[in-house]
Amino acid sequence: MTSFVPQDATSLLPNIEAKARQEVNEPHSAVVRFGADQPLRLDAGVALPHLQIAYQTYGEPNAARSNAILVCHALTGDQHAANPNPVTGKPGWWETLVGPGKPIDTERFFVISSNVLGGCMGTTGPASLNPATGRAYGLDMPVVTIRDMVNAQAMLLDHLGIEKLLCVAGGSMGGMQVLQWAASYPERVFSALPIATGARHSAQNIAFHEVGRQAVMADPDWRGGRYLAEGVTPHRGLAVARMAAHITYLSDQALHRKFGRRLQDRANPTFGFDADFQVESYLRHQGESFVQRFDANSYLYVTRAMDYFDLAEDYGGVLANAFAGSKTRFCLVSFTSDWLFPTEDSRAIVHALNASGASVSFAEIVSDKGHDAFLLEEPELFAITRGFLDSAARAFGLPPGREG
Ligand SMILES: CC(=O)SCCNC(=O)CCNC(=O)[C@H](O)C(C)(C)COP(=O)(O)OP(=O)(O)OC[C@H]1O[C@@H](n2cnc3c(N)ncnc32)[C@H](O)[C@@H]1OP(=O)(O)O
Ligand SMILES: N[C@@H](CCO)C(=O)O
Repeated sequence: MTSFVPQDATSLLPNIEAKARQEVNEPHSAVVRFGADQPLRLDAGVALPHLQIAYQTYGEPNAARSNAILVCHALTGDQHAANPNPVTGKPGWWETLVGPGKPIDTERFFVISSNVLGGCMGTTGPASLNPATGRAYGLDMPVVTIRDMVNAQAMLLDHLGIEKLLCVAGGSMGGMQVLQWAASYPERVFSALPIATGARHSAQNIAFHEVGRQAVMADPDWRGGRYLAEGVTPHRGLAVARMAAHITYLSDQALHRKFGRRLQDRANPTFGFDADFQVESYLRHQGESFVQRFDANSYLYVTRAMDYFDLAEDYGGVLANAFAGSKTRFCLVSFTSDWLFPTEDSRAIVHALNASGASVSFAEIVSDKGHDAFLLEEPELFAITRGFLDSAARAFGLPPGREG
């Protein structure tokens, strides 16, 4: 297992790089590099001759390497699913679900988590060094798609000697990757757990992303995407983008429950434009903390990848065709208060899977936490995940788990 080294980025992400360097001795952290002899062909019609993928693993592969689960992160996640994030110091994004004895039990399963193509935590993205110019790619990085991300992950699995995944799981953009895996590599996916996701990005969701991108690009420090070379960062635009996006990850009920109309550290309104309301202060905090961990150009690329996702389009406009003949076992999960990927989106996938004759179960979880409920304490999600994986593992020939 190689040690983690930061990506070949230039100076944009000093915070991220410095923290990543502290991680050199972290077990199960690694990068793999693919050279010009293994180019990644992209949907944009070009090939990436050099590709780096940063990943984490948890647990150990069994002798047959048949206990592997790939977990796919959402928009701004990274490989640190179940270990403290070296940049933020916060728990991994799925520590609720992944770990010893947890629903994705690392005492039983070998769990792989990688930073997506286009990301900024070690996998090749717009802040990476462009070997053709010796400078960061910036907007010279080809636009990437969910399928490109999945194809890069397939190269990682080949590198790790994993022929077939017991399961691929993820929420939101991670769920799109799950669906793409099942469509592109049905023979490599024994079971699939797409959560809070859809088979295509809706017009409303594209619209939200466009607002965020415009906020980034309107920041004078964005400099046409060349801010790295010019030694500045478009923090203000990126923070506004995150503030707007963050609202969509929650729900009206959740914001009401958390903040209502309460004022922030004051008894009366100021009759000015300071953060009078707690919810304003909260959003500002979310924006400010986000820019400490994320690259603005990466934000453009990953949002674009989600926008372009329309699985049916690649299969003659019929979603069921994407899963024709599939032997993969699916379990879909949605949340009642998710207005980014409402339950109808999951139902449409269930209908397509039924039409294609695939094995599918579906659960709609009652929650007021909104879209990002999949990242939070949701006992029903934990129970569904545990039960689905246990049944898949048995069917795949693995010995029973500790409760089996
Ligand atoms: C699948 C993936 O890959 S995801 C990877 C990306 N990670 C994320 O998106 C996680 C970031 N997102 C979040 O944290 C989302 O808010 C959620 C919905 C997932 C988490 O929700 P919760 O755990 O309930 O956290 P909550 O929304 O209350 O936010 C807590 C933060 O707000 C801050 N906060 C709360 N109230 C206020 C306030 N009035 N003023 C300022 N800050 C406030 C807290 O101090 C805390 O800050 P910290 O995170 O820096 O410690
Ligand atoms: N909050 C998620 C996006 C929506 O699930 C993230 O930042 O990755």
